[in-house]
Amino acid sequence: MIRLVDSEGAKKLDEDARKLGMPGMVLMERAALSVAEFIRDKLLRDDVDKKIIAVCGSGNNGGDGIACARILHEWGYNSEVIIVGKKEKFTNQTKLQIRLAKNCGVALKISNPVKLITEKSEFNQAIVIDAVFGVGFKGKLEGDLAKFTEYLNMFDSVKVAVDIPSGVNGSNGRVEGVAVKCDYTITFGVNKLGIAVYPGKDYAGEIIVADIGFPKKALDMVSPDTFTFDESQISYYMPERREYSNKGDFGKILIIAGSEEMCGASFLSALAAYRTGGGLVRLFVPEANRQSLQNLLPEAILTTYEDSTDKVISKVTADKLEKAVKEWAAAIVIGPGLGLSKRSKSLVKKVVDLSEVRTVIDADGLTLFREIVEESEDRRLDLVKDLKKNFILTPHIKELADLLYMPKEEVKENVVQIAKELKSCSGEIVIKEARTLVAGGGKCYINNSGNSGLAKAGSGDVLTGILAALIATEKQRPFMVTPLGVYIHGLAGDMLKEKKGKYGIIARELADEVAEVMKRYTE
Ligand SMILES: NC(=O)C1=CN([C@@H]2O[C@H](COP(=O)(O)OP(=O)(O)OC[C@H]3O[C@@H](n4cnc5c(N)ncnc54)[C@H](OP(=O)(O)O)[C@@H]3O)[C@@H](O)[C@H]2O)[C@@H](O)CC1
Ligand SMILES: [K+]
Repeated sequence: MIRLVDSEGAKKLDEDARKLGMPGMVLMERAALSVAEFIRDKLLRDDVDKKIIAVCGSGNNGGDGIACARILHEWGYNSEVIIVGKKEKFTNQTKLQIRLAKNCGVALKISNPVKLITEKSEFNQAIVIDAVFGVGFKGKLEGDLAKFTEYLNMFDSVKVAVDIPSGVNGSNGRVEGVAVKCDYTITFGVNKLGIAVYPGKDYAGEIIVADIGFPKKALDMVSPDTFTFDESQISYYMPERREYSNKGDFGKILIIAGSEEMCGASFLSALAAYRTGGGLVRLFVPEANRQSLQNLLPEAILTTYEDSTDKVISKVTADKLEKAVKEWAAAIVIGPGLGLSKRSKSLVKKVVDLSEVRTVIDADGLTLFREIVEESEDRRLDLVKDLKKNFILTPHIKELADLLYMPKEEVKENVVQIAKELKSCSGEIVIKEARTLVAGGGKCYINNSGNSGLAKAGSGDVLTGILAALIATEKQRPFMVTPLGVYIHGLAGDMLKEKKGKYGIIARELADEVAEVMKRYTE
């Protein structure tokens, strides 16, 4: 697990470190040193003539930038400092850094940002250290600083952000005005939430988390409820597959999906479940889908029904479904391609009422689930209150907006905050976005894999199959299953992008690629 902090968390970390006796200046010096070392080793090497311009604000982020320029100067590099922050806002540490830099002979000037534009300085040839704002930034970059930032972004000079790119909100990744578009971000101690999600992530470039000597005791106090993980950690969370096992040990997965017009959804979900390691998949589908599914995936067991779409399911169908849900399944998927018919609604209702195993509710299943709750005695769905512990909802933004009775734009704008609020729900919500989030069980996970090639028909169906197979096979660490599934889905997309490019990814191949992910990270 890689923990993520918001701006308040970063400030608390600072306070906790100070309470333990760690002087702020020591942390600042180490922060600056980590940026200077990165620039020296990665960007400069022996190039002592290359111009390095640290653009600094009044706060401690600016102090870091000044110290970094001083360290590079002391090593013999060609660095200078331009302070664009207001004098009256200089922090004590920043004042000390200014004094020290001047005494060490660093070229340092305090300038009006707009004046810099008219001066046509050497930004184009330089390495720019962006130390205007860090986690103390709130709201929007405006006025002269906004104009200057736009000007800076026009140059293709290499830009290195100190802690976070200036103009990005460290807590939610929002850029309300402009922000510095960086190539690298050296962030301190713990990765920041604001650069784990878009659009902030786009401004950060490559992110390096530098150890600047925060005491372990202070780091341990950083809230562990918001996290991500990366490729180096997923082997640890992968389910075990003992040699002396049979197909029943790897879980029986029941997929209730598809309709007469759409049999692909159930196929993709089932294929992904098998590619993830699921032992046995039963598809509960309309009789009309039988022939196609038998040809597409003979490995699946089929249970079919012949009820018409305009009526609730017959007793025969209801009994078959009850048996499969209560006596057979270790994990259930319901919803993909199901359609919004009366028949589908009665299928969803039956599953919602009866299921006691973990159940992934997706796509049409979510719309019908909402209608079912609306028609129930509670009338209005309160996700936090009403979600059964074993339910995993997988909405995209529009579906989540419908579930929460909120405008879509509002949900999109505030998705990180909403995920944090939903973390107290007893089931789990997978919010499918450019950076998918998982909220539930007191935790909020932000996914770090995947690319825009996954925004394609059938991609969500594949995710349901991956999740169901992991649920059915993993008994050791159930709380990590959903984040792991989301990560695997994105990683399969990333590996497929290498082969096909992000335009050409199709869901069938994505499901197949999951096998490659499982192979690579379990052997
Ligand atoms: N955490 C740690 O342990 C360590 C932290 N360190 C470093 O400290 C950084 C945090 O420093 P910080 O708290 O001084 O805040 P910072 O980001 O410099 O900005 C504050 C200034 O911005 C201003 N301002 C805000 N919004 C604005 C707007 N929209 N438009 C215009 N102005 C705006 C604000 O003005 P005010 O709101 O006060 O009016 C104030 O002047 C952190 O990111 C890291 O780099 C390291 O040294 C190592 C240890
Ligand atoms: K910055």
